[in-house]
Amino acid sequence: MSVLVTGGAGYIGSHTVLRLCDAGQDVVVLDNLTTGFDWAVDPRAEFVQGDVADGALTRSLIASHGISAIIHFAGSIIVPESVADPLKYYRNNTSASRSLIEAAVEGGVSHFIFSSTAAVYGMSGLEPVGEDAALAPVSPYGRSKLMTEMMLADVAAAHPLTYGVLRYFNVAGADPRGRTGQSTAGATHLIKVAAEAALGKREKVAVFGDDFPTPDGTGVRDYIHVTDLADAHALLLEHLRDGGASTTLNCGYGKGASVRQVLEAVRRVSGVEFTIEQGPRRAGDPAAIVARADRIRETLGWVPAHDDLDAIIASALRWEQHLSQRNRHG
Ligand SMILES: NC(=O)c1ccc[n+]([C@@H]2O[C@H](COP(=O)([O-])OP(=O)(O)OC[C@H]3O[C@@H](n4cnc5c(N)ncnc54)[C@H](O)[C@@H]3O)[C@@H](O)[C@H]2O)c1
Ligand SMILES: O=c1ccn([C@@H]2O[C@H](COP(=O)(O)OP(=O)(O)O[C@H]3O[C@H](CO)[C@@H](O)[C@H](O)[C@H]3O)[C@@H](O)[C@H]2O)c(=O)[nH]1
Repeated sequence: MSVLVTGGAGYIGSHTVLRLCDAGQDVVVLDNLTTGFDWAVDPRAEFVQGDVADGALTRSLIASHGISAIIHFAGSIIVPESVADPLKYYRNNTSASRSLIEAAVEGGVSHFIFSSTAAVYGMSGLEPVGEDAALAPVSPYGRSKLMTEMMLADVAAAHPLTYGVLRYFNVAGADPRGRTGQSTAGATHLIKVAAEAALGKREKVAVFGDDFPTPDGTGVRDYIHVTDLADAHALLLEHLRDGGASTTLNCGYGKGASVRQVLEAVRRVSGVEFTIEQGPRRAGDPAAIVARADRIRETLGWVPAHDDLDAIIASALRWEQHLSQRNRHG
């Protein structure tokens, strides 16, 4: 009944590993530490440093640890980078996932949970987007993830494996108990960037575009607290283990916040008037993307506990302070 968590040393993976270990599960983490940190892995889990594309390694881990389920977070995650270097994304998100899915099938793994993204929807607009909406990703990142979704559906139709695809909207915040958080060096995510500015680690924050068809002209996103997202993974695993059908679920709260609103909230919560500068649009950015979020509640009984932008920001700021202290003390 062990669970293999790929990318468990990363931001969302490390929160989910905590959640699984808190529930007493046996967890094996596989991570190559390109963007993750070994110290972020809960010591109750076993950590293996390696690449998900290494079929010999994943086959041997599945066999030696009796892996019955895989939660696959490992991947490359930056939308504009995928526009500049698409082959990196097709290699690390699509091709590496293919290799892992093959090892799962060969090893008789029963359940597979995959980290997908709201970016599969493309230009959905301000109306909340449901799971059955047209899939038209506008970035190589979104396409690299959609291809993996399609592979999983085909594989599950041909082999005895059930899967869950979770399409995350914009993930932010940190473990309320301060055990882990977003630690990525050179992060590009808005709330992380703004938290760094509030703590004086950056001089300013640029607003990427103010001419989008949104109420204040800046990009609108549906920000979800990482701890609620970790809960969704635990519930989905339970659903699949209880014989539940394969499913694809949006992970968001169903409401949007604009870049301006987020930056104002970070200023208010931190009490720091960091500099905000207007800049041009960034490549690959849709104007708005907000989840229709009823299916996940109905399927999993998921009830978010942290659905509040100020609380998300406060936890991100607390983690950013923790990182500063950590760096000061080596
Ligand atoms: N952060 C978000 O807002 C967001 C939104 C939608 C989807 N996602 C998806 O969630 C997943 C996790 O994202 P995150 O924000 O935690 O990013 P992250 O960069 O913190 O975590 C990714 C982890 O995967 C590891 N990794 C990358 N390639 C690997 C490989 N080939 N083999 C082994 N390990 C590898 C990295 O070292 C890192 O620890 C990704 O698949 C991402 O696409 C994230
Ligand atoms: O310094 C910054 C950083 C971001 N933004 C804007 O803020 C919004 C959010 O951007 P960001 O935090 O970089 O997230 P996204 O580009 O929306 O992508 C995230 O959210 C997607 C789901 O919606 C995931 O698939 C991706 O992995 C994840 O990086 C966008 O409008 C950006 O243009 C700025 O204006 N300035």
